Amino acid sequence: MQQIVTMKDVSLSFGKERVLQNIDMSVQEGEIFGLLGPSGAGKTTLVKIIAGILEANKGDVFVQNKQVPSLQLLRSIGYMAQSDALYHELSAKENLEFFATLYGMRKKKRKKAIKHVAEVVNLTNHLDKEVRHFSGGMKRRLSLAAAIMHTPKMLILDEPTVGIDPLLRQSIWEEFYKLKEQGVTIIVTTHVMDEAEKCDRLALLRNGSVIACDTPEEIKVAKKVSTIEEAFLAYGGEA
Ligand SMILES: Nc1ncnc2c1ncn2[C@@H]1O[C@H](COP(=O)(O)OP(=O)(O)OP(=O)(O)O)[C@@H](O)[C@H]1O
Repeated sequence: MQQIVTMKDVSLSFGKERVLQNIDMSVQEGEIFGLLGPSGAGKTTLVKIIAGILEANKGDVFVQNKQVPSLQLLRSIGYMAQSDALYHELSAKENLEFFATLYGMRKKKRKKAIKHVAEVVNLTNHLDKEVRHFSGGMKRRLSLAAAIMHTPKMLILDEPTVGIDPLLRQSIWEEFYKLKEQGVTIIVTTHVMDEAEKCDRLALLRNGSVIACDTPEEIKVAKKVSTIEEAFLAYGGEA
C-alpha cells in the first residue's frame, strides 16, 4: 500500500506553547486512520496541517507526494471542521450549491452531486429547509455532505460525530466504510474510544506527541490489555 500522507519531524508552536512536537507519522492510501487523544492533545492542529490550513514551524508534510500546503491539493481533499461552517440563513441546498461553486463544479455536475450527497446523508427531504431550523445532527450531516460532494480522494473529518446520537453515529460510520470501499482515505479525529476501535489504524496523541501508532488490535496486544482506553493509560496518556 502507498502512503498518501507523510509527516516528518513536524512541530508547531503557538507563541511559547508547543502544540505538536516531532511528529513522524504516515497514512496509507485507502485506510481509515484515527487520531485519538484527550481535549487539547493537538488533534485539530494536526489535521489542519494535513489539510494545508495551518503551516508547521518545523518538519515536512507530503500529501499525495506533494509538499503541503499546496493549492493543487485542495480539490482532492475534503475537510470537515469541528464546528460546522454553514450559512444558517440559507437552505441546505443553497449551502451545498455554495460549496460546489467553491470546488469549481459546473451547474450540471453540481445538481447531480447535490442529489447524490443529500441521499447519502439522508437529508433529501430537508434540502429546502433553512439550516437555522436544523438539529445539531442534521448540521453535522450537512457538513459531511459538503465535504464529500467533490468526490475527494482523501477525507479529513474533525470529530464528525460529536453530539450525534448512537444510531446516527452508526449510520455515519457505515457511510465512511462505503467511501473506503470506493478507495477514499479517511482521517478522523475522535476522543470516543469505541469509534477509535472502528479505525484500520490509530495514532494515540498526548500533549502534542504520538505515543503509539498501529492497528487498534496491535495497540492493545502490545500492552496486554483488552480496551483502547486501558492501552492509552498504559502508554502514559490521560484518559
Ligand atoms: N490558534 C491558536 N492559538 C493559540 N493556541 C492554540 C490555537 N489553536 C490551538 N491552540 C492550542 O493548541 C492546543 C491543541 O489544540 P487542538 O485544538 O489541536 O486540540 P484537540 O486535541 O483538537 O482538542 P479538542 O479535542 O478539544 O478539540 C491547545 O492547548 C490549544 O489551546
